[in-house]
Amino acid sequence: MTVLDDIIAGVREDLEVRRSAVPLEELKLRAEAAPAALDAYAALGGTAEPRTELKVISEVKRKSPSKGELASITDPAELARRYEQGGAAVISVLTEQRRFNGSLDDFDAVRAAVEIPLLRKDFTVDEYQIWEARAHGADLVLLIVAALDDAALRSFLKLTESLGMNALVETHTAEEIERAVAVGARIIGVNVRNLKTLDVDRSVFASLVGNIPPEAVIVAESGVRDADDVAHYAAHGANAVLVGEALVIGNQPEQAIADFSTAGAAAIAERLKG
Ligand SMILES: O=P(O)(O)OC[C@@H](O)[C@@H](O)c1c[nH]c2ccccc12
Repeated sequence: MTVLDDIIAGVREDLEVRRSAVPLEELKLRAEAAPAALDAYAALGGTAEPRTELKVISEVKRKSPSKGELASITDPAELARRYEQGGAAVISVLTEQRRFNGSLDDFDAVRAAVEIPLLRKDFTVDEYQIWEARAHGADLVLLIVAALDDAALRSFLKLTESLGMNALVETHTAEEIERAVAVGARIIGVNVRNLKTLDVDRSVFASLVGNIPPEAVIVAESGVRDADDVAHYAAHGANAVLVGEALVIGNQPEQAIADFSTAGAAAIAERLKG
């Protein structure tokens, strides 16, 4: 059993508890009553021609299976406000409980505090979670290709888009990118952390990015320690980076986001020249 399998088993159990508390029919009513989703594809620069900016997706992340406790984050809304003020394009809120110590309560607190698009970051394995994301005001959901077969990936993406949201479709291999492209993913993430082993290998991004078509927004996920790492991803074609640990362990997230944006834009300018 891989780490991913183990996490998903827990996610399914927790999901059944919520499903018995709030049936899908009730959730659908809540989703219909929620304000319309914001355009995360545009917020990530997808419509810009050329894409000259490096967008930062800033993550509210307390804990992870690879690193254990990262930060207590007693006030996720306050952290999210700092991310927004620092210039984050999107905020990611982990809602997985067992391994990441996240929750939908965290998500709600952040939703009430900021106006930029929000990613409900969880291991999506059931349509219920997509309705739930929308009911809580999410603009984006995470679809991890390694966790889904083609039929599920296709139907989850379709449902997500039919609810006005976007999906960040996460990949880690050339084959997963091919599957993401085949179902029509418009925002494709390359996670340099292998979710089956938790190993981080930053070189994975540069080796795989060439497989992603130019219409897709390309997100480099994980392993950003500093502005140099952002410049590296941007130089190889990232339009956005997803950053958790570096922002939650530092005490100047606004400054870090500004530095990442500047370093990324400079690397993109170089790439567009050459
Ligand atoms: O903390 P980091 O190394 O900056 O990584 C952030 C993000 O990429 C990572 O949290 C992540 C990427 N994909 C995921 C899927 C599930 C849970 C977490 C993740």
